[in-house]
Amino acid sequence: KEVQTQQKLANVVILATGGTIAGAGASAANSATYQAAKVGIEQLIADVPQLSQLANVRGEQVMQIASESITNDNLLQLGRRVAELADSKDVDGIVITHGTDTLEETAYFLNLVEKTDKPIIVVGSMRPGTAMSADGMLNLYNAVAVASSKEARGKGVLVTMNDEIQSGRDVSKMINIKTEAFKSAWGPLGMVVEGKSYWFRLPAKRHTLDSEFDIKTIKSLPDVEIAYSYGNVSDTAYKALAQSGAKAIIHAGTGNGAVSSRVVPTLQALRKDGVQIIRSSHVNAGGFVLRNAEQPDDKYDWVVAHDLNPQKARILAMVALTKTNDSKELQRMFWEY
Ligand SMILES: NC(=O)C[C@H](N)C(=O)O
Repeated sequence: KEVQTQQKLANVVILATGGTIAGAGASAANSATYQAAKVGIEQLIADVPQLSQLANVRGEQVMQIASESITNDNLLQLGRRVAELADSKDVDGIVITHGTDTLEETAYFLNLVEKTDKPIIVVGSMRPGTAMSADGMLNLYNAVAVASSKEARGKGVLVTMNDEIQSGRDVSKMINIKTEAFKSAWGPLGMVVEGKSYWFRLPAKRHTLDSEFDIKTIKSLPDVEIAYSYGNVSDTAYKALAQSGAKAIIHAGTGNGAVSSRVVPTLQALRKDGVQIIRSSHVNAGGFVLRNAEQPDDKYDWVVAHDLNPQKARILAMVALTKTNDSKELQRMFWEY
């Protein structure tokens, strides 16, 4: 009977990359003071024995780093491993444990480039496993629950934090000290409670199987940088980034992605030199940048990031630039993804 139950369970691979979910502090009272990326995947799995009731779980340590230090090479390495596993007949779902600082970037990247309808869940925690009320165990349990469910197929890359199922495209780390850190301007897709998922809505943007991007054809990612805007901003950062070789600059603008009058001439000149200028907004609860609102994008040949925050706009710009350097094509991609 036990053998029969085992066969019915989905096969889920957990790819571990580090972060606070693998963090350790000096005492149980250290919820914010600790070292990230210390605990290995075998220990993380052993800490949640209930995982074996959800799926046949095995782990792989892909890297062991705090996510603020993730590089484009790390993204490509992880993306390629995810694709190999997704192609494997004996893998039904993939979970990626990840630091929360750049979790939204990795989740969006995978959402764009993985050609599979198998569930891919990115998960982290806000407190290390050594802390009182650590959130990593439940977040991981929920991730494996969603990864092993048939209903999660074809919904793009997902994030399970704080009992919510979020779209990897929309979700963002909104606060750094609470366990309810991850929010989306457009709301979660569902909830996961006691190992069961409850769905309420679907992603509308192109992703995974419906995406024109494929990790298998991406050799490297171009240099795309972000410049932050504020009162009294100068053009120093924009010029320096272009000089260091940025193919595109994400303008992390105020409000509607507005550009200071001191910066406009520099961005016009950089565009003439071939640098793509992409206007986004750094407002906290979710930006919404429209073409020719605030600035004449048609005239200047700039692109708008629409609702993508600056760090997500960087991800899409890098992936898009592997296919085209045509600003109209880039704008199409920013509407569709
Ligand atoms: N909560 C966390 O995971 C934060 C950590 N700095 C990381 O991103 O790896």
